[in-house]
Amino acid sequence: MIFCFFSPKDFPKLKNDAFLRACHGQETNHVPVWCMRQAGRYLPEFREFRAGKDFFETCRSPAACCELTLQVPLRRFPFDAAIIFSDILVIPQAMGMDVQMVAGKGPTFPEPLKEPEDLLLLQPKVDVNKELGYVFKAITLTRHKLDGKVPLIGFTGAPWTLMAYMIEGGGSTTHSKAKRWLYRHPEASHKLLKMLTDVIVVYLLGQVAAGAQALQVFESHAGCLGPVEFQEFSLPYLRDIARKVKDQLKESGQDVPMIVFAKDGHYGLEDLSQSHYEVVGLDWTIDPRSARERTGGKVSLQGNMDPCALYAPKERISEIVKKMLEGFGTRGYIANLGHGLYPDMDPENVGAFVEAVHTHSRHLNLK
Ligand SMILES: Cc1c2[nH]c(c1CCC(=O)O)Cc1[nH]c(c(CCC(=O)O)c1C)Cc1[nH]c(c(CCC(=O)O)c1C)Cc1[nH]c(c(C)c1CCC(=O)O)C2
Repeated sequence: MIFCFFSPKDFPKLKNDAFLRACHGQETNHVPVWCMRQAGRYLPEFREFRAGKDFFETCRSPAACCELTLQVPLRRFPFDAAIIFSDILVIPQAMGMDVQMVAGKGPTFPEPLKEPEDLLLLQPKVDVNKELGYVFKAITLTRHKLDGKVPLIGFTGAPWTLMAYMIEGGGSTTHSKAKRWLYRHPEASHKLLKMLTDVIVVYLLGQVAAGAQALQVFESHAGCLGPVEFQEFSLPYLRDIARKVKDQLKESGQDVPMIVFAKDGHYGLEDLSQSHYEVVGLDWTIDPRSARERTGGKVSLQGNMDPCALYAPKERISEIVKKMLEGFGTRGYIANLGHGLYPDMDPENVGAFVEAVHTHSRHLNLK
């Protein structure tokens, strides 16, 4: 097995640090850009590689994860960062739950959590190295194979988003089963959120030890909470994760930027900008200038073109990108979409998006 020959040290020197500099609010020649779900089904080479293979089997193969991660920034587009191919639902699996990826349906838990007693079925002490060591191996291998071209981002789902999946048993429009817990079983909800937080902290630290150069926390289901529930059931755990990870990293003299992306959590923007994350990711419902005002220069911002704008002709994409860059400014900014790419998107238009970010931002920087 190839990855056995790679250890998490002596990594190749980083050649393009624009993404890391932007995370820290430092000047860059161009605005760095990457896309959520950049390794994905919109690419023919991705579909070909994934064909006939089980999704989570693929996630458990470091060589496969490495290949899928590298397909994008190394071979297709001049992205300024790579994100490791994996999934947020590997954590519920590590805690003892069965999760399958069902074609046409998405992630499915055959036995979701129903009542607070079901928490007893979860592993009380997760051995993260044993259960998720395959992700760490994938990160180490990929960081070596990237050869310093761009930095490698590790990631996790946030506690509320994972809790929602574990109770809903899959995707949902209302999240009413999971929200029922918040209103009916607040104590059990906090217990589960705390269990998840503990695993997530160890998991993120393991990713850094394996070679991740930045970390993104996905609170994809922030939008179904209101401001009050967000304050109680999401924000404290997001803060806890950043603080604990940073405290540990500081002890070993490491500085790894963290990004929080709370989709549709516009009501929480001020709070998120004061939650120990260097970068706040934004979905497309937030106006760039107002996001800058509301976050008061405390953080870098990432986002937020409507993914559907990629259905527009290339010239229109270029105009939309120019406006977005003018709104955010070129400093302390990482261009991205407001959520992941969809499978029917044209790779050529993704290329046009990347090129527009690089070209327009270089121009704006010369002004
Ligand atoms: C909610 C969530 C999941 N997974 C993830 C999130 C958070 C981000 C978000 O809000 O979208 C995170 C994720 N999933 C994947 C990545 C890899 C890195 C990247 O962004 O390129 C990342 C960062 C690969 C993947 N994860 C998945 C795919 C597509 C399935 C495949 O490759 O067969 C990929 C590339 C599957 C997945 N996994 C999940 C869903 C909803 C789906 C789509 C199901 C469907 O549309 O059928 C859970």
